Amino acid sequence: MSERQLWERYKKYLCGVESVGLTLDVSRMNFADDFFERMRGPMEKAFDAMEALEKGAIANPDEKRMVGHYWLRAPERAPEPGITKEVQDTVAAVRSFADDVHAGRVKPPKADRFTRVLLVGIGGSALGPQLVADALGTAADRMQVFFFDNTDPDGMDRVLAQLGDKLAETLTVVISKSGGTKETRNGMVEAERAYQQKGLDFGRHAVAVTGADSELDRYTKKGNWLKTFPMWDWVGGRTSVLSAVGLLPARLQGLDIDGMLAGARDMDVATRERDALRNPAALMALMWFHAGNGRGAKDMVILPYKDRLMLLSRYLQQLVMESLGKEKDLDGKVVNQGIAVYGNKGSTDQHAYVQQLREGVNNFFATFLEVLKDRDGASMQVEPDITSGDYLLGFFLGTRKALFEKGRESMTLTVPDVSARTLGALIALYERAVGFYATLVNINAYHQPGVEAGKKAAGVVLELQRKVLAKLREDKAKGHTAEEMATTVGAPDEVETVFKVLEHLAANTTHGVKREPGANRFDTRFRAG
Ligand SMILES: O=P(O)(O)OC[C@H]1O[C@](O)(CO)[C@@H](O)[C@@H]1O
Repeated sequence: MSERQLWERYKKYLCGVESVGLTLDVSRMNFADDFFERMRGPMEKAFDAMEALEKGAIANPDEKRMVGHYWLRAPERAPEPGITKEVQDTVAAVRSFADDVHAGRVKPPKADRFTRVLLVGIGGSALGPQLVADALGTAADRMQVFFFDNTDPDGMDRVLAQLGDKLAETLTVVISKSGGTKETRNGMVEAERAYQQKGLDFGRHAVAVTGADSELDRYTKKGNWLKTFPMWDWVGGRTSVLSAVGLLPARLQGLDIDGMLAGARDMDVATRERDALRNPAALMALMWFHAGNGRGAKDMVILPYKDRLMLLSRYLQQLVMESLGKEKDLDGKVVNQGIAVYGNKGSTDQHAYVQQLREGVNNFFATFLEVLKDRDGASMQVEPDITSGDYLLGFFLGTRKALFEKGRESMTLTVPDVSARTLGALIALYERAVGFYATLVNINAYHQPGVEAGKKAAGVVLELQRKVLAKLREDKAKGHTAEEMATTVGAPDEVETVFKVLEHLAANTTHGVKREPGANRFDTRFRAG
């Protein structure tokens, strides 16, 4: 296709949302001329399903739940007045709590003000807040935000070291919809101990966002925490960033949550349009379908040409992969659906994996994210008549062209800037595209049965560790090899797990387990010291 033909295709298919200044260009996707006609029926079904979802249908049949993230930015559209009120009350509570914190009306016992936020959460209870904090944060933020988003002890130590003496001015926000996620529980317990070690009362420094009467909710009551904000079963973790999960940390940081909500609301209005060519979420879902043949055959590479959007691919990884990566379809047929998502930021990626994108295996489609505004204010010229931002544009257009020349497909999303409004709009755009795509491939986008298997298996490992430790203590004088130990604790087939547990125990001082090298690695004897 010549550049001229591409230009004509660009003009023909460009889809824009005036209210947020966003455009989606699909001209470099090689769909056939009759593609949209062929997809008209399936897309009608997707629009119907979305309409029913927004009206409160049980759109998550396996968990028998409504799916209501769209009501978070348009509470008046919720199917029950009680939900409308809860959403409105929660946004008001977030605002007034953050205002109280900023004004020092809610203050730490041993300092004048809270100046830091430590957010403890994982998955949807961290990824959205991390994206928002990084995309919109500035040196002028009201509070600085830190994260515990894993059960990695060293990761937590590193954050605590950064906080240092400022822990006395730190408000910890524990976020867990279920209130029972172990990584988050561990982060909370570790944070609590860090406060205690500094003679600080954790409850006076802590708030939670969680479901009513969850394990976490009960813990907050026992510990007399400052406040608890609600999470509802009709909001999924990966679509919760515009609930208290994302709004509370954002408002504490001093960010424009009204702008985020308004951007999402505007995008929702635009993506209710039933003409797929004028609806960027429908168009995007159709492009995903086209690229991967409705089977996820191609990976989604997210290439934002803006440092502030670097975490977008991590955020989308959960939104897309946890939603679409499903073994069975809605009829119970094994389909193994999904779309793999990865990416970092342009033009940095040019110096990392773009080599493979252009010349290696053609198993992806790219989504370029172009941001028109370079920075606040004018730029210096790094060469006559050329700025750093001009280079960024040059590299984006150059890479896109180079990929196209080699038959690599791409879409381009263009936004005027990285602001609360555009970020809210981008989030809403992808949420709805995921919903549409799920109907196109007939799967439930709103559950995550696959995650449970790993959680259960981890529980079995920890149970085994308890037995191993008990046995080591009982047989203090006598060391055990992994083989002996596995048999002794009645799990001979789990010998590899036992071996890994013993190696880990001996590598750390906590449990006092020592290793005595044998003739080879597997003859190593482990003993309680
Ligand atoms: O908010 P919670 O309940 O702690 O869950 C955290 C994350 O864990 C998951 O359930 C997956 O295990 C995600 O869907 C969710 O975002």
